[in-house]
Amino acid sequence: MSHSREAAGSEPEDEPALPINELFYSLQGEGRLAGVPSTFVRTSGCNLRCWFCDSYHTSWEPAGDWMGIEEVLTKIDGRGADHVVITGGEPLIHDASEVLLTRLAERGYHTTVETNGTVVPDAPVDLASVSPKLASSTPIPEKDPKGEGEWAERHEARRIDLDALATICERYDHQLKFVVTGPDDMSEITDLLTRLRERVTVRDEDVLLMPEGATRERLDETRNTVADLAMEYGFRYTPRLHVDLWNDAPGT
Ligand SMILES: C[S@@+](CC[C@H](N)C(=O)[O-])C[C@H]1O[C@@H](n2cnc3c(N)ncnc32)[C@H](O)[C@@H]1O
Ligand SMILES: Nc1nc2[nH]cc(C(=O)O)c2c(=O)[nH]1
Ligand code: SF4
Ligand SMILES: [Mg+2]
Repeated sequence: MSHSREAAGSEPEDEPALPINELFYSLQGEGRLAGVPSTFVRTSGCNLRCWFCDSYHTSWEPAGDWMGIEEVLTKIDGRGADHVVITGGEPLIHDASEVLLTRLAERGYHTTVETNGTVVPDAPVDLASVSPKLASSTPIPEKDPKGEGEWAERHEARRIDLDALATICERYDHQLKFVVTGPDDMSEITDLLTRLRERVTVRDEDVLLMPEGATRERLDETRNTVADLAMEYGFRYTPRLHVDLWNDAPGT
């Protein structure tokens, strides 16, 4: 697989494996299931580079260790939660995420996949938690956390794949969770929904506005504006409970 450089050690050849950045137990902080105790599996590596990415060590500087699927399952079983959240980075760039999802379904877990919506999974998923990336996420030179905008063009070209989004919404119970930086993001959201709704049903209650902010300090600046926008447009607001509770601590 082409992502082996993104994790320490080498990819095992004898069983499906994932580059794991962290595996932890927390409360689901975002979306329809906010507040539900869940085990999180965070894979490393992403096909996008949002300037605001709150998981820098899965995207801008991917880090993690390869772990066989059996070992991941053992760790998940050990946590004792019914709900499992597969996230990243972008978990669906790894074929082994599909193996993990299949095995989790066989064991009776409820699975949520946190995805940017550019890759269609071929596996059982209970909730596709899709966060399509808006123009305001693009790492232009002034916002690039690492370089001087080297990723802007690739990010811009990849961030919306309407076919992939429509297929995910058609196949899976879904929520569309937009990261909102301010009122200027809204026309892009409504335009995207118009195009998507020509192909598939997306209910307003499954459209969520989430304030941009990896820290409490930043959320203090964004959350009320985003709450007002949710009321104005009739979409749902989602908090970032984990940031309210634990700020930007790893493993939360
Ligand atoms: C780190 S991403 C991993 C999953 C996938 N790559 C994606 O973007 O959906 C997990 C969630 O955090 C959101 N996110 C990342 N950085 C954020 C920030 N600074 N403020 C608000 N949400 C953020 C993403 O939009 C996504 O919903
Ligand atoms: N508590 C908590 N809830 C989350 N929901 C989605 C997360 C993610 O990073 O995908 C996340 C996370 O990182 N922590
Ligand atoms: S798509 Fe997700 S993981 Fe990738 S850079 Fe954006 S927020 Fe981070
Ligand atoms: Mg997170």
